[in-house]
Amino acid sequence: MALCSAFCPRISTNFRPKPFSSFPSKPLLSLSFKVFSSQATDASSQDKFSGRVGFLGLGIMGSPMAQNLIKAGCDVIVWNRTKSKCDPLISLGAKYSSSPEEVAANCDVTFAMLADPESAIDVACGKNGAVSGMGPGKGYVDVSTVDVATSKLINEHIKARGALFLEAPVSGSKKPAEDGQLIFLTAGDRSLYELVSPLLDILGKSRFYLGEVGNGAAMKLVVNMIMGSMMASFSEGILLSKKVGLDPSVLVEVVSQGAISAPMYSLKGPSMVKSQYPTAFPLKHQQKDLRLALGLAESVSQSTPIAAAANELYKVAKSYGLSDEDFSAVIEALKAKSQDTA
Ligand SMILES: NC(=O)C1=CN([C@@H]2O[C@H](COP(=O)(O)OP(=O)(O)OC[C@H]3O[C@@H](n4cnc5c(N)ncnc54)[C@H](OP(=O)(O)O)[C@@H]3O)[C@@H](O)[C@H]2O)C=CC1
Ligand SMILES: O=CC(=O)O
Repeated sequence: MALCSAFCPRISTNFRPKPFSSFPSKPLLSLSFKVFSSQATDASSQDKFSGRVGFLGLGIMGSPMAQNLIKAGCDVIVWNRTKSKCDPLISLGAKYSSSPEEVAANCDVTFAMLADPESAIDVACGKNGAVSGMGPGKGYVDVSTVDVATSKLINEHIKARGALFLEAPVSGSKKPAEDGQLIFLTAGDRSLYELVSPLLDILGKSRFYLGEVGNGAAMKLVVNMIMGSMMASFSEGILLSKKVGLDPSVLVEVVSQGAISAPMYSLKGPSMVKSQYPTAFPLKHQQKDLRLALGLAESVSQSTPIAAAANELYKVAKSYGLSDEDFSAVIEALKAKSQDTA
């Protein structure tokens, strides 16, 4: 089986990193650390990550993730294309560097949470990109949602500098990011995975190690392909219920009590009924993920007609200016469609 899965449930709720002042400045891989043990139950028997952490990309997801690292006592250096987004984190104690290269040069491990394949490649491999600041003893953890080819490309560039690479896209949205409840889908250098596990456990509730680079990206795309189709189908149901004279709020309640119940429906349904779409997961990113998932399916000649239809709907929603709304705004594309054909 290509995807060798080792599920490691969250075991650390009481991880206490060293205070800022005691962080050593020597390279990460020469720091002593114990491998995070699934048997460990108390703080004394758990690993502590005591290196300096870089964070590139402070959008909806990156900001709360960096914030949680700072609040846990990590020594964090941030960078974002739009510098003003660094300010709240600097107020919390983060340091700032003026380029991804500088962050990577000054940190033991650098995380990146970027919009899409293009920005992930640019921030890693472009001019003054993180790759230029990497070297032996350092690690790069890309938590953005990208395709397999992008992840492999970044891996190659990082490896060429003698550093380690882990892809670690996340399942879970704005609130799970704020609450440290993300699910990490990791693949790549196992030693880096083990080293940063205490950090992943600050940020998330569980982590999967899936083997070679590309498997994490592929898993994330499959999950989000399902999610995008579910949301499109839910939208059709809400509109159909309304059109036949039912109360869509009651539909949301009925769905929440049955076998097709999903937290996503209970979370988004009530606001969708009110035509409100406060952004947690931008619609443009969901369409990007469907596009990339369709590419993944194409690469293995897998038929995905439901995802293809859903992708078309998100494209329509984008053409109506809904890119930055929450992905649940895809329902508006159906409303517009029914008006167009009325
Ligand atoms: N929101 C969610 O619920 C989830 C999102 N994801 C994935 O996480 C990633 C980030 O999502 P999210 O935080 O919501 O997205 P946002 O759109 O809020 O943030 C995107 C980040 O990428 C940066 N960026 C975009 N283009 C470039 C570029 N050309 N060069 C440098 N930086 C760039 C932005 O910088 P700037 O501030 O300057 O625009 C910003 O920091 C995406 O891959 C998404 O699919 C995964 C799980 C959940
Ligand atoms: O990628 C989005 C998510 O909610 O997970």
